[in-house]
Amino acid sequence: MADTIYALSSGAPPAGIGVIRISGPRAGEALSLMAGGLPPPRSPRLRILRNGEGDALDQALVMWFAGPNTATGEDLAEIHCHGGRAVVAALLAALSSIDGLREAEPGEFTRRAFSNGRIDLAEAEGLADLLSAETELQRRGALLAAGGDLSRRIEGWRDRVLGLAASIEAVIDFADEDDVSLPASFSRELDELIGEIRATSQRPATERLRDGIRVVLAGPPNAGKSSLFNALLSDDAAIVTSEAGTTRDVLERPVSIGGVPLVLVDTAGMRDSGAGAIEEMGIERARKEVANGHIVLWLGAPDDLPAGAIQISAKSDLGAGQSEGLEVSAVTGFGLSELTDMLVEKAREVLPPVDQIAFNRRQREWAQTAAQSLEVVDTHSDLLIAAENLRAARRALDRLVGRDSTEEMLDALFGRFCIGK
Ligand SMILES: Nc1nc2c(ncn2[C@@H]2O[C@H](COP(=O)(O)OP(=O)(O)OP(=O)(O)O)[C@@H](O)[C@H]2O)c(=O)[nH]1
Ligand SMILES: [K+]
Ligand SMILES: [Mg+2]
Repeated sequence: MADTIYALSSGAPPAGIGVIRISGPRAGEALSLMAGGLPPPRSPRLRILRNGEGDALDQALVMWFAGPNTATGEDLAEIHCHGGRAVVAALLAALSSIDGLREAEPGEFTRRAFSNGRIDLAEAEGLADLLSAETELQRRGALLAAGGDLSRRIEGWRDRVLGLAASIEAVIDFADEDDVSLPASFSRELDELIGEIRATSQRPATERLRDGIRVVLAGPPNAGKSSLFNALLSDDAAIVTSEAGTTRDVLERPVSIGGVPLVLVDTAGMRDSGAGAIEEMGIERARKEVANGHIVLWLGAPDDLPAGAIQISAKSDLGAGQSEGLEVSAVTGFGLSELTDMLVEKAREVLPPVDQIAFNRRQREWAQTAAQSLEVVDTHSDLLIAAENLRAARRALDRLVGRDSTEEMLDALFGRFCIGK
């Protein structure tokens, strides 16, 4: 018999209310012990909750859901209590003293939902992204996966693969009867399916949305990189001085601009000579960031503009900047709104679209494997081989939504969740 688990599923107390969830075979018994009986299924009831000694702990809304049609697929109880620290602590202590109950591990409720087939892996991954979403775009992108849109699309592809496989198998099974042949639409349907899978795989991976677009500020010493970094963040995160070589390390800060998740990256000023050993190491790191940045803002001379970087003419208030590039001043704020508009526009170009489904890297690999198997389906040669390739495509799509996922993979995914989720 599975353990019965419980945890505070709402945020850290003190809070207005606290939500405690209990899932597993003894959930009903536990709620009944504390509330003096079970409420009718799926109907909230106000009850006095007591511990084993009969002390009243809180008056709370309690709910009871009998498995398997519940969020976790198991018997599930919820207590909506007052969110004070002592209230929550007393209720959790009372639960811990009930036989067969233990505190849930991070993500364990969701993991049970997955094991019991209530959600698939793509939905669980979407849920992890949704819980960590800090910006509007992240929320919208994650919701498509968490809400099952992605899974339904994969399920649709899988059905189409099965349909194609059935056509081939019919021809194989009735090989001696002349009039059985593949439907005329077979290759068109196959091509359409490959086209859809390829098109979705070509969209940027959802990790980009989750991790943010890296915007690297680079240029020679004293160009005003750290000042611009601070101005974009509206925070004095980086040290600014008039001394060349102030910034040595890479400094990064996430920021949401226009709902778009960006990671601003300040770097050491690049110069060819005169830098000490520490600054040299900083310059080396700066070069790496320039190479890896999704967007690079170059505050140096146009002649040195790194490939793909955007020319910025900093310190525009001094009037001495180069004439080329977007003029900005960290001191007066001139040009900053143009700069942020441009960053949002460029970032959206390299982010996955949030109104269409997109894959994370793991999902994309399986989708590409499926597409590759479909691309070698050749109905003009051995049909047994064609059938095997369709089976391989179906298996890859199964992997994509987490049929036969490994324990390590599940540990890694559900470890991203917090306790109570
Ligand atoms: N007038 C004016 N001064 C600025 C502006 N931005 C930066 N400065 C000044 O320029 C000097 C260097 O600024 P930083 O932001 O430290 O430049 P940096 O590129 O980060 O320098 P390093 O980290 O040493 O490479 C400081 O004295 C700043 O106050 C600006 O927009 N206008
Ligand atoms: K400086
Ligand atoms: Mg600096």
